[in-house]
Amino acid sequence: MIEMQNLTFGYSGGDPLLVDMSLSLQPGSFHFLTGPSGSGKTTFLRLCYADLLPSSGRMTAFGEDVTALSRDGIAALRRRVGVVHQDTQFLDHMPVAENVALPLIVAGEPVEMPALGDLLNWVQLAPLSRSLPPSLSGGERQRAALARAVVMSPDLIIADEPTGNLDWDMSMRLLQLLVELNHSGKSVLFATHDMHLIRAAKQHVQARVLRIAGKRLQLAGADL
Ligand SMILES: Nc1ncnc2c1ncn2[C@@H]1O[C@H](COP(=O)(O)OP(=O)(O)OP(=O)(O)O)[C@@H](O)[C@H]1O
Repeated sequence: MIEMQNLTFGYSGGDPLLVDMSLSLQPGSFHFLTGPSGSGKTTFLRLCYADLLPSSGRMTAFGEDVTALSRDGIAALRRRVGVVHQDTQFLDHMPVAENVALPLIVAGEPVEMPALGDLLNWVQLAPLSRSLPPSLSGGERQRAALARAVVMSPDLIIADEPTGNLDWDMSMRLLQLLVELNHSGKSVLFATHDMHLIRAAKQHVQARVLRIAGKRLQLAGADL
């Protein structure tokens, strides 16, 4: 679904931050993305959903060359990729349920109440569906962000350090939700520093580990 060949990226004409990256992200796969702080994980994820475009090299997303996408093409791509951002942002004056449904509302699609209720149940936020985002805990915010990321039924879910501020139990709960999504056929790309989490995940899902080191993307061996 995402194919990169010899991709290089640098911010606004500066020195390349990421060089010569090649990757084939298959449907139904689960990848962790790791690497030191500042190595370019968020940048790499932004390239994957065409929020940034490569400086050179070739990249296709769902068979389309990302550098040739029209505005509508980019919008269509974004609908197929659900993103959980590092810093979850919500509209604080809107209840959780409306925040989760927002991508549907923005896209002019109907909000089916039973489906939205099921989604909130799945992330165990149904009792808080009328609460306002500032009253949520860190784990509840991340679960709401995950629900919002999957409300459009994307094929690929990208999560950027979603467990960064969570304790172990809450991290495992979020991981379990991503594993369930993967078992239902979705591809998952999950950036994290947490090697304990990666080790724990490997008992539940067949995951590969991508690592950014020295500006390059490596597919790590099975010993991680
Ligand atoms: N919009 C931008 N313009 C210029 N430089 C940027 C921009 N965004 C990020 N950078 C720089 O690119 C480098 C990589 O940043 P990025 O956020 O991708 O790393 P990261 O691996 O996700 O880091 P962390 O683990 O700390 O979140 C950093 O040096 C950062 O300062």
